[in-house]
Amino acid sequence: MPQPYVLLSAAVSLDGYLDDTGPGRLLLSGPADFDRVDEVRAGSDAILIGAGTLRTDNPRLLVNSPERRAARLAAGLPEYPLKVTVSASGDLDPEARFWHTGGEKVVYTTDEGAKRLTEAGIAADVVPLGSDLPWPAVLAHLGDVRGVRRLMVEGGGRVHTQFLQQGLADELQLVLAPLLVGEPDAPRMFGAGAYPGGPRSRMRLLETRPVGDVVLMRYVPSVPGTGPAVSAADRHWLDLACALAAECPPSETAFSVGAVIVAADGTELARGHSRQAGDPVVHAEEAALAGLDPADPRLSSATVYSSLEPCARRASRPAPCARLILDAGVRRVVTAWREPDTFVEAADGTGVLTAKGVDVVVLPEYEERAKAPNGHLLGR
Ligand SMILES: NC(=O)C1=CN([C@@H]2O[C@H](COP(=O)(O)OP(=O)(O)OC[C@H]3O[C@@H](n4cnc5c(N)ncnc54)[C@H](OP(=O)(O)O)[C@@H]3O)[C@@H](O)[C@H]2O)C=CC1
Ligand SMILES: Nc1c(N[C@@H]2O[C@H](COP(=O)(O)O)[C@@H](O)[C@H]2O)[nH]c(=O)[nH]c1=O
Repeated sequence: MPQPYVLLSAAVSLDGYLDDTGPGRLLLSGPADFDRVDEVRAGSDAILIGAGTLRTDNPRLLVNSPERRAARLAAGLPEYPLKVTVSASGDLDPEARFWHTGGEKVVYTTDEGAKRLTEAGIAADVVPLGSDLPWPAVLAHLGDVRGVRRLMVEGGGRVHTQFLQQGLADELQLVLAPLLVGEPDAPRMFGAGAYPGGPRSRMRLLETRPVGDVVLMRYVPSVPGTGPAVSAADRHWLDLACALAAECPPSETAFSVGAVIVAADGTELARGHSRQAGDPVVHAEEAALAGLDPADPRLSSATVYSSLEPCARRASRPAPCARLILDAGVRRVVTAWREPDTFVEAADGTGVLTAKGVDVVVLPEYEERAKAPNGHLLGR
């Protein structure tokens, strides 16, 4: 099963705080924004919070709108998304509202934490994951065992920080509220530590939207994974490559393919698609590489995203794309779809690249999207 799409959601003050130090939680969102959050919840399979937020806020984490709950039921979904929390210590109050409202609940914990939670009689599925709690194991369990496709993470700061630092967040929905907390001990949105690509890396802005007196900002991470390790940004860039494939002029004799080249800091260097700019035979990777200076020092640490694996042989031009990629010094390729024998036999561009030590990562969950503009060539 593919990993869930991870959406981080939070409201933050102008000075970067999630809450104040006083009793009770600070409402940073206004009524219109809480309604927007309710809509995002209703569109999620699961909502996750850290144990710190559970202890401090004592939240219910419900879908409050009866219409949205009815729509979920009509769509064959449970009335409420699964509620998820994470606690290494297992030090959670069995009387907290989290356990006694809404639908199903699951708590990921350590072996020690599981003993404590079971003894306390916690009303939830308690899942021990060993001596510590690696997030990839939590996400894999949510995807494989719980069938979660879309996970909304509603804090707090320590949980958000780990998701971003580990390259596991697909999207950040951050609301900026027009107030100042001014308390140095109040919880901050993001903690210290290394973030992918370092401070010079910029996320990609998807949207800004005023919601009452707050502003919603939607960002996606941009920094590619390293070697065979996949980051959430890899999925976004491959998704863009697939979108570019859909823009190709149609052909009966060649595939429609999209490609993007991204530097190690997440900067988009070039993009291309098949038959770009009226060239009837140009390939996507070839078109993208042609837009760059071959001596560009960023190429050696860049990633090429291509909806179809780079070609190993071709009739129309002397050098296949796998060769062009090797010549450019690129060491990492992410693709959605291994090339079928439709136009050339044994079109194993992946083999050509890996034989020279290039990491080729295939993300099969994008295969259908890569094939979509090529249905007429695949007998569909
Ligand atoms: N404005 C907003 O939108 C939001 C604000 N908030 C605010 O944030 C504050 C809480 O944030 P914060 O204190 O950072 O707490 P978190 O909610 O991030 O929870 C941290 C706790 O989660 C558990 N945990 C986190 N990561 C791991 C891991 N990798 N392995 C095991 N356990 C883990 C630990 O629990 P344990 O200690 O049990 O081991 C840890 O103490 C509150 O003041 C709340 O009001 C929260 C959400 C949204
Ligand atoms: N304070 C704050 C948020 N806090 C989040 O909302 C949770 C409580 O939800 P509920 O159980 O429905 O009351 C809380 O635990 C935390 O995750 N969210 C936001 O969008 N904006 C805000 O200003």
